[in-house]
Amino acid sequence: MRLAAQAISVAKRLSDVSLMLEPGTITAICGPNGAGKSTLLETLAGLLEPDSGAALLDGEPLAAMTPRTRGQKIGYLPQAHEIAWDVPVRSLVALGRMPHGDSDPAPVAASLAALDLQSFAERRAQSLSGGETARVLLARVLAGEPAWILADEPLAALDLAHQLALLRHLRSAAKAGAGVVLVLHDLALAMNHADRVVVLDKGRVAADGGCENALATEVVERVWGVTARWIGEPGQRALVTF
Ligand SMILES: Nc1ncnc2c1ncn2[C@@H]1O[C@H](COP(=O)(O)OP(=O)(O)OP(=O)(O)O)[C@@H](O)[C@H]1O
Repeated sequence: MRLAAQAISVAKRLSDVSLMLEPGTITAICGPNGAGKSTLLETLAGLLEPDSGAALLDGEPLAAMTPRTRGQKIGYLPQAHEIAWDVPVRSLVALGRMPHGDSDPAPVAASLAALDLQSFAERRAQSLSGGETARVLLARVLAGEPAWILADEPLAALDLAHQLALLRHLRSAAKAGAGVVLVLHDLALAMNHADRVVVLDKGRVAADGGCENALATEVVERVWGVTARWIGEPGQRALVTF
């Protein structure tokens, strides 16, 4: 099931963005503040309709699908981590089953386990810390077992151990055939964990490809205006800035 953005322009926030995203892989979207990363993710989730071009899932425009059909196929985690309902964590995570019209306990339990949330299952959702809240909202996305997982800065509030556990989980989801698209500010996480990086700058694609090329120091300097050098081996790189 391929997800594509075809020559998309969105309200002057994105211009001429064309991407074909492959299932079974992790794609990172990187770029400076205001570059259009969240706008692109919302467009790929079918939540923002482009002024020109189209977002397509297996060739079918997302705009032509019902929200329920879209929700069965695409799980979306927005950047703002807010919980409006003070319900138990397990009930909140079970809302991820809504597009399927069931409350199947197996995927709910699996996603609670994947995010290390079993001991929080009966806690009121609004009593959680920022990082715990972020994990609960991601568990809700995973409970829907979507073919595509689109997450805006899913790692930002997580401690190191939970970041790595989540990345391992997303890698196994990708190995099982899911498409994973993550907005990431941490370029080292993108470099070490993504298969492909799309760099946005001022609403346009500035680089797109394998991590070593798309995040080459020349790109980091041109797009972020920062002089930097990658050290370490592929897969274990760190970015040193000057
Ligand atoms: N609802 C909106 N109305 C008007 N402009 C908007 C709206 N949402 C975002 N923008 C603008 O569109 C541009 C892209 O925003 P977007 O949130 O996609 O950037 P981003 O790359 O995700 O940024 P950040 O790293 O700061 O989260 C920014 O200049 C932003 O100010």
